[in-house]
Amino acid sequence: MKTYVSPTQRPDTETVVAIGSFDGVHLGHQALIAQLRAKARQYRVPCVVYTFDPPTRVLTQGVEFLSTLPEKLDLLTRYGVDETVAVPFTPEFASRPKEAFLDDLRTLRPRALVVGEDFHFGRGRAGGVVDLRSVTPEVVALPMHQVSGEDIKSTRIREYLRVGDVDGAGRLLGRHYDAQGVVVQGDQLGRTIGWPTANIQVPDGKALPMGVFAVVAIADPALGHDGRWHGMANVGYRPTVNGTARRFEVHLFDFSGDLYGQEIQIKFFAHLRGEQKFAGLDALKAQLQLDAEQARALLWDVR
Ligand SMILES: Cc1cc2nc3c(=O)[nH]c(=O)nc-3n(C[C@H](O)[C@H](O)[C@H](O)COP(=O)(O)O)c2cc1C
Ligand SMILES: Nc1ncnc2c1ncn2[C@@H]1O[C@H](COP(=O)(O)OP(=O)(O)O)[C@@H](O)[C@H]1O
Repeated sequence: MKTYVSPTQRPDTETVVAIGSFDGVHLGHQALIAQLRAKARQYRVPCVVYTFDPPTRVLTQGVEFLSTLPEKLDLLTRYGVDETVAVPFTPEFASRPKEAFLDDLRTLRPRALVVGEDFHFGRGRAGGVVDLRSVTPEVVALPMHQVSGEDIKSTRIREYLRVGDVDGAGRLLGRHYDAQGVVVQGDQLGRTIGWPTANIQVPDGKALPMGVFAVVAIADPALGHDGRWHGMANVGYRPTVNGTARRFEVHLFDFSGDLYGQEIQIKFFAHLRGEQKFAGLDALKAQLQLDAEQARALLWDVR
């Protein structure tokens, strides 16, 4: 998939364009992309996603994002998008009048536009679906997509993650929620209780589910096991050892070796429990044994 940071960068040819933050590229976004691809086939032009980095709500409401830009681009490629224009969403960009946004859009020469029916743009969110019709008469405004009667929204997915409900998040995403990062040094306590845990550093602002989870880790195949390991992860503050900062730690089953500096992706499969304060390391150790048994049982038929 080709990627541009400004609409003026792409070649001067006709397109079809979907516009939005696409944070998480959830089932609603996937439905939008399906419509976009149908239009692209109809007009025999490339399908383009016009998106904002970071997602608009990160700037306007200070919330965490579900997908980093590389994750988003990866997902858009996977769902069949030909090109992405990812413009830096700065306070200046957000405060431009709606006409400036429409002018940018015209340079993409869209035959058709595909948006969610609640899409707004420009200073004060003054622009809407009606304004888009000045760019092309063919504006497809899709109603809010639902699964089992529930609206599919990035906000809802963030709420699920906050309480550790990775099932709920996964239902709206159409896949397991995941996060990737590099393994850094921790307090080297894990190995002393028989459960070494890789501390994963994710990009600032990346949303993580809170609690203890059964996970699948995707690592460098050179580490063995085809690069896929089952494991258990904790996202929390480690009250047992009086931790203060949020940590993301994972223990990989049947792995031994060094992971420092490795890039690892973690897929969250099931919520085991909330994080607790134990009386001491022995009590934590006993609980980790139970967590491991439960995680192994949940993952036994997962590749
Ligand atoms: C599956 C799992 C569950 C955990 N659950 C808790 C918990 O409930 N409470 C807690 O204080 N720490 C919990 N921890 C974090 C441990 O405190 C942490 O791994 C240990 O302090 C070692 O930290 P280190 O890797 O920085 O040495 C958990 C860790 C894992 C891997
Ligand atoms: N099964 C395993 N799961 C996770 N990390 C492991 C495992 N076996 C060895 N390690 C290594 O040990 C480190 C974790 O040991 P630990 O004592 O918890 O140290 P730290 O506090 O630095 O994370 C990991 O970063 C990794 O390099």
